Amino acid sequence: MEIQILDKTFVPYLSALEIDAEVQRLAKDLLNDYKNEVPVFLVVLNGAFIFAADLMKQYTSAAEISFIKMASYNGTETTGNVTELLGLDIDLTNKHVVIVEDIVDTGNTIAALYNLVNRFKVKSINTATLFFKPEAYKQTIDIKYTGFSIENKFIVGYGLDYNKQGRNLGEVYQIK
Ligand SMILES: O=P(O)(O)OC[C@H]1O[C@H](OP(=O)(O)OP(=O)(O)O)[C@H](O)[C@@H]1O
Ligand code: HPA
Repeated sequence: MEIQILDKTFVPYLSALEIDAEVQRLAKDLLNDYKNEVPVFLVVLNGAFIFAADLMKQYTSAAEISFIKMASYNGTETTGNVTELLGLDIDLTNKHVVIVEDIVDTGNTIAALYNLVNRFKVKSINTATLFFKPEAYKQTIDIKYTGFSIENKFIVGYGLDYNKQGRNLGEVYQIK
């Protein structure tokens, strides 16, 4: 069923079951790749909060979890200007870092995050994102753990917002 958020209409895109299956797959890949390490999962607020919670519950091995808050979107448009609203509170030196994002779109946010993380001498840095928009992506950074590669249309739900609303939807909707 279509839903209305503020001035926009959205149509159902991915069910809670489809999302859950993809989160499970990502958790398995991460568990396999980091089995001999204690990675730091750096969760990018706000959008990644639901994905990160579900992913971390299924990452059943030793890990550190920290949060950072970045923002660049106004409505459905990127401002191109990524700002750090809540800074890093841990030392990442010698750590294996996994950035946890809800979506990689233009890649502006992920590029800013790599600059920030690379201020430390980290052992490795990778990204786990639930959604990736290949047609919108403008960076060269490899996104190793990608859930759904999706078309270049705005989505909401499961943490993702339209003008601050819609984050609490359990399914994902696409703009009509
Ligand atoms: O690849 P990009 O074009 O940079 O877009 C991706 C970023 O945009 C969203 O964050 P937003 O700035 O909307 O903040 P929010 O997470 O608080 O919603 C999303 O959570 C990503 O962090
Ligand atoms: O499609 C999107 N939806 C919500 N937030 C976003 N931030 C980047 N792309 C998106």
